[in-house]
Amino acid sequence: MTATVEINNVTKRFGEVDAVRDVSFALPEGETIALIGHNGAGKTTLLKLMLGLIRPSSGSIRVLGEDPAAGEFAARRRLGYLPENVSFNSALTGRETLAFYARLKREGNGAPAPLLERVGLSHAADRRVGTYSKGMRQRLGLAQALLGAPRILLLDEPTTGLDPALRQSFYEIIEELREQGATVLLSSHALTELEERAGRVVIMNQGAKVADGNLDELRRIARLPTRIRLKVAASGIADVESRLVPLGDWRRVNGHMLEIVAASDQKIELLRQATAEGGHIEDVDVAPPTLDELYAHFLRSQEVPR
Ligand SMILES: Nc1ncnc2c1ncn2[C@@H]1O[C@H](COP(=O)(O)OP(=O)(O)OP(=O)(O)O)[C@@H](O)[C@H]1O
Repeated sequence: MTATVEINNVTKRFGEVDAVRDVSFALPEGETIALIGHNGAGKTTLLKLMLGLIRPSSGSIRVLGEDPAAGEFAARRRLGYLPENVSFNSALTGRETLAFYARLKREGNGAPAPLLERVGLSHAADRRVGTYSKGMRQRLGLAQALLGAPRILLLDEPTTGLDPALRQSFYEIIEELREQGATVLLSSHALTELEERAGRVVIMNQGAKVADGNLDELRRIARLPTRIRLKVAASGIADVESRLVPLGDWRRVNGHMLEIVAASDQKIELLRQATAEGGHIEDVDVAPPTLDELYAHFLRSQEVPR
């Protein structure tokens, strides 16, 4: 694994506040990582540290092998950043805005057109940004972050203001970049949509990292139960219940539905018992703990699995 970002024992203090407290992690190439946490957890501070906009109070950071807070941070051109609140000069057109950022990144004049096309803004390229909807401004922000084929994308709440169709095309663009080897770090509160998209999740709480791993790892560590719903023929529900009685936690949802709450190492045995000499089970729905539930668990327990 080649790490594009390495954060070692980093603390960032603002006066009395430890915005980030002794945090370490490495981000590899070709991975999408979700950075999640309540308001004030330290997510934006971590992004700013990676961008070199602020310096750590202690600890060290390497981005593409360099110190981002050093005077000559050549790797900056290979970093794409979408801030939480994008604001552009409303008098410029989309094309002019992107041309301005392209010059800052020393990209050629040819850069804006394909990016505007990619984020679906070609039709509005020559309209002033002041006339753009929130979703259009957000897409222009993404186009700006994509300038220069970045090896690292730092995206702060990137899907705010995007409707479901735009969210989908946003994630398709991100996935393409990831497949080409980019590191994509998404800071977000939108846990449900991240669940399917992030290969790895870093959970922050009050400046500290409280969990770090892929969903399967976090589920294993959290040991939260899986919910199994069985649709049972009405004539067989009593029989299935009698088989479940010795096995643990279950409840009847309605006349033809039972819900079993199973520890992850128990679920296969429970299913086997419930469906033995079957005929009664018409459907099975297995719901492992969601990212929402894992997040709540780690905030409560403050475990550090890595
Ligand atoms: N420049 C600053 N001066 C003083 N305190 C700061 C500064 N920047 C951040 N903080 C404090 O550091 C803590 C972490 O803030 P940060 O913006 O990193 O959180 P966040 O996780 O990004 O929150 P949100 O989800 O609200 O964006 C907060 O308590 C915040 O008030």
